[in-house]
Amino acid sequence: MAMLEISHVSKFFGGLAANSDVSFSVEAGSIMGLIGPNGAGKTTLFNCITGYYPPSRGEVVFDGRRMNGLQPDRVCKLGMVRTWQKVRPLAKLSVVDNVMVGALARTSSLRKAREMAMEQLKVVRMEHRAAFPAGGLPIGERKKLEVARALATGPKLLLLDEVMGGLNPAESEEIIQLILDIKARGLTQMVIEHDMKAIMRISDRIVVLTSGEKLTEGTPQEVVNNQDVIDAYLGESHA
Ligand SMILES: Nc1ncnc2c1ncn2[C@@H]1O[C@H](COP(=O)(O)OP(=O)(O)OP(=O)(O)O)[C@@H](O)[C@H]1O
Repeated sequence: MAMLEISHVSKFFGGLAANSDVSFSVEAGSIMGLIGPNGAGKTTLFNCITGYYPPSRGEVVFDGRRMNGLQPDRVCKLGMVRTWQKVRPLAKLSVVDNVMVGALARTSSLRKAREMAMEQLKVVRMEHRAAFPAGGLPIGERKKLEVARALATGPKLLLLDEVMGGLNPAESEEIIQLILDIKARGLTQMVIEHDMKAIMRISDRIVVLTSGEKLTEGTPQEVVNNQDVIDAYLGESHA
């Protein structure tokens, strides 16, 4: 069953088509990788899916429900949440308080929100950091905090925007394991990532965007052997 169906989505900024007639679906419980060169429209598509931008054309259907026109907080309550490439935790608040902000999308009880936040800090292996001020965390832990905050909203579909960006190999490996753990818990995920080796390892399928359009879609093996992808994407990143 498709958890997410994107049909003919376009997003225009003035004369620029940041997304142009993009269609694909994401199966429940799977990981869909989203790749493409800088400026290909990946982040814009995440924004169209999660309500930060209304698509100019096309339709986003999540869990059988049309999402066009819904605001991000409503989308989040319905079970779809994204992380941000540039992580900006509430610096003066503790780590657990930051995660509670996510949990408060599900409950108005502070006690319950704290419990839910601690649960997600365990998932990202940061419970020992609960009382630490979020502003003092190194980048690797900021990224995990961002994932914990998103998980605390209780999503069915989690969209991760370059969660490995700026991390060292050991930190990236930890995130890969975390994404696979999240999959094992039954969540559906969409992942934007520039690291091809990582995206190949975690994705069930991959969509490739270039200049706002879908270039191709397939299994990691199909995508990596596709000559158009090699020319448009791998060619650039290995130049
Ligand atoms: N709010 C906006 N207003 C105008 N143009 C925008 C806006 N957001 C994105 N764009 C443009 O849309 C195009 C797609 O940008 P987008 O950030 O979605 O690409 P991306 O694939 O996520 O890139 P990157 O890999 O560098 O993060 C770019 O040309 C960008 O300059």
